[in-house]
Amino acid sequence: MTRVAIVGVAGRMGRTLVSAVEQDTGATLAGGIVEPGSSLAGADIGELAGVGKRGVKAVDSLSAIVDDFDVLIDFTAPQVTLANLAFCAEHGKRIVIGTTGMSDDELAQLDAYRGKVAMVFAPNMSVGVNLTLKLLETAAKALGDEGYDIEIIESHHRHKVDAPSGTAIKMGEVVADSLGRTLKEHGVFERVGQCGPRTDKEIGFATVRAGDIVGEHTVMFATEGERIEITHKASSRMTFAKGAVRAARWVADQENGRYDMQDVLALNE
Ligand SMILES: NC(=O)C1=CN([C@@H]2O[C@H](COP(=O)(O)OP(=O)(O)OC[C@H]3O[C@@H](n4cnc5c(N)ncnc54)[C@H](OP(=O)(O)O)[C@@H]3O)[C@@H](O)[C@H]2O)C=CC1
Ligand SMILES: O=C(O)C1=N[C@H](C(=O)O)C[C@H](O)C1
Repeated sequence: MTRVAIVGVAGRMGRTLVSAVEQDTGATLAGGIVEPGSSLAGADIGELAGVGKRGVKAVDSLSAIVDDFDVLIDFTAPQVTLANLAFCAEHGKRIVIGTTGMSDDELAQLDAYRGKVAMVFAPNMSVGVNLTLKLLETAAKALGDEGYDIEIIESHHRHKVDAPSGTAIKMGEVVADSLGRTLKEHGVFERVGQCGPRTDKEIGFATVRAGDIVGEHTVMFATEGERIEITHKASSRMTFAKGAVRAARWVADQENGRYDMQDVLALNE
């Protein structure tokens, strides 16, 4: 049985993760962490999640539950995640990271831990999105050099703080890699005013933020006379949470290293 602790347990994903861990027969709820000094410290995490008392109290520091868990699941914010990663490396814990919006520098800091801790890091934990990444590789190889323009459109709820979404960036990277391009050179993240016509090889990104949209991503391959759109729509955060719990069970048995959901789902084999 994998003992799982959840950081950001009062957040949108944190609350969903409480239910997902409970529903998984191979994982058990070992702790929940809220922000230091939060008035929610001491609250029952089942009650925070809206599923009723579970007898596990939220704490506001990882040290308070260091002996209670095997794997930490972290869906918070870049700087918080990096601090938790350091804690896990120091204390021999595994970690599943869903946090998005890291800068290049923060990504480099995260990557430096690949030899010191077993981590799964993925911008999207749903099975559907990870299969979609495979479809995109195939589509890009077949179409990208045949005069098809590639555009990525993502939509999320009004509370999301980073853009484009981590998933959209990952989709762009998969398409770019398949075509020998890079997002540094070919990604176009803003078009405004007299920006001129698009160039052949650019990969464009567009962002929508509205209401309670859980997460939608479309990659468009468009040419004269036709277009193909590959779309994934999440209608519940449970799809990400279930993936994260699956990753927690998987990473519990892994050597130190940086893994992603393609590894967890064996989509690379
Ligand atoms: N990989 C994936 O599949 C998915 C990734 N995400 C990503 O997960 C992240 C979180 O998303 P979401 O749940 O919607 O965001 P929320 O803002 O709802 O949740 C984040 C939580 O982290 C808490 N937090 C902040 N600092 C700390 C700290 N030092 N210690 C403990 N908890 C802390 C916040 O508390 P407070 O509110 O008090 O600040 C908040 O409750 C985002 O980066 C998002 O993009 C989201 C869905 C799926
Ligand atoms: O913030 C969210 O909600 C989500 N974030 C992830 C991302 O940035 O890709 C994944 C999912 O789409 C929901």
